[in-house]
Amino acid sequence: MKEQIISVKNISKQYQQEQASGVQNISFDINKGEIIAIIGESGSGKSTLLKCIYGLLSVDEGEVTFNGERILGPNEQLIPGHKEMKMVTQDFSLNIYAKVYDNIASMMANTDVHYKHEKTMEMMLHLHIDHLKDKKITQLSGGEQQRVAIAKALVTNTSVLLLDEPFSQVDALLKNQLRADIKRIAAETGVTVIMVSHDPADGLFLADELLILKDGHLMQRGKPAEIYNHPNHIYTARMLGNAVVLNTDDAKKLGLEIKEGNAVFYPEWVELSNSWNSRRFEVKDVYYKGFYEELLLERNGVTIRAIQLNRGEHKKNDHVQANIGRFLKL
Ligand SMILES: Nc1ncnc2c1ncn2[C@@H]1O[C@H](COP(=O)(O)OP(=O)(O)OP(=O)(O)O)[C@@H](O)[C@H]1O
Repeated sequence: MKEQIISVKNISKQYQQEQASGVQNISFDINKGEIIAIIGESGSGKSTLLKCIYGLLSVDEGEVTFNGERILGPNEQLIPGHKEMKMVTQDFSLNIYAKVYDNIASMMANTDVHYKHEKTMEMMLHLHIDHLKDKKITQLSGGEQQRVAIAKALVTNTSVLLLDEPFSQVDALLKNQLRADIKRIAAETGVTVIMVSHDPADGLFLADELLILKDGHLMQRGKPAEIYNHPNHIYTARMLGNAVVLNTDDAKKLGLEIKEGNAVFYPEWVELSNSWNSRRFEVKDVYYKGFYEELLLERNGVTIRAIQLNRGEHKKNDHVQANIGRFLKL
C-alpha cells in the first residue's frame, strides 16, 4: 500500500509584483519512499516549488502538508525548514576544514556518544565514503563531497531528502554514478527524494514520478516512460527527447494526416526501411553521436531527424527510404 507523505494543494507563490514569476496553482501528492524529479527549463519555478515544500518560502495561496500537518512558512517559526526534511544545495554547505567523519557526526547531539559513532559509520558505509573518514573536505573530489553532503543530510533520521540540481557540478561519468547512488540509497534507506533538475536525463533515469514545469505551471505529471511516450505538450517532447515538430502544412508534405496543430515525433520513431509506406528522403547531414548516428533528412523542403544505429551506412547527399512510424498530434 502506498503511503502519502507530502501533499501540495493548489499552491501559488508570486515574487513581489512580477506577474510571470514563481509558481501558480500547483497540486500533487508524494508517496513515501518515492523519487520525484521536478524538471523544467531555467526560470520555470523548480527551486521556488522546492522551497515552498521545505518551508523556506511562504505560499501566497494553498498549502503544503507533511503527514497531514501544514508546513509552516519562514515567518511562522524560528528556524525555517522542516525537521524531517533536509535540503542539499549545489554548494553542499560542508565545513571544509573539518574531516568527513566530523562533518557527519556534528549533525547529532552528544547525548549518546556510542549511537552517534555507530550512526556516522553506518551512513558512511551507505554512501561508500567510509575510506574517506579522516580526510578533510578540501581533499575530496566534487562527487565525494556530494556524498558527504547527502550522508550529513540523512544521518538525522531524515524522511525526505531535497536535492537542488544535484549533478550540476560533476562531469558526465560521475553523473551516471551519482544517479545510480541516489537510486540505491533511496531503496536502501526508504527515504523520499525530491529532486530539481534542468537535465531531463536525471528525471528519466531516476524518478518514479516526473513533474514537468513551465512558466510556473505544472504541465504534466506521471511515470517517466508515460510522459516520454505521451507528452501532452510540445515543450515536454522537445525537452525530454529533442522531438521533431512539424506544423500542419509541413506534416502534410510528408504524408502525415493532421487537420490542425503539429505533428510531433522523436527521431527514433523514424524507421529507415523499404516498407510500402516509406518515402524517399535526401540525407542532408550525418551527425556522429558515438554508438549511433543522427541523420538530417529532407523531403519536399521539410527537414526531419532520424536515429541510425548502424553507423557509416549513409553519407551526405545519399537517398534513403524512411517512414515516420508513429507521431503525436499536439
Ligand atoms: N527572489 C526572487 N525575486 C523575484 N523573482 C524571482 C525570485 N526568485 C525567482 N524569481 C523568478 O521566479 C521564476 C521562477 O524562478 P525559479 O528560481 O523557481 O526557477 P528555476 O526553474 O529553479 O530556475 P533555474 O533552473 O534557473 O534555477 C523566475 O521567473 C525567476 O526570475
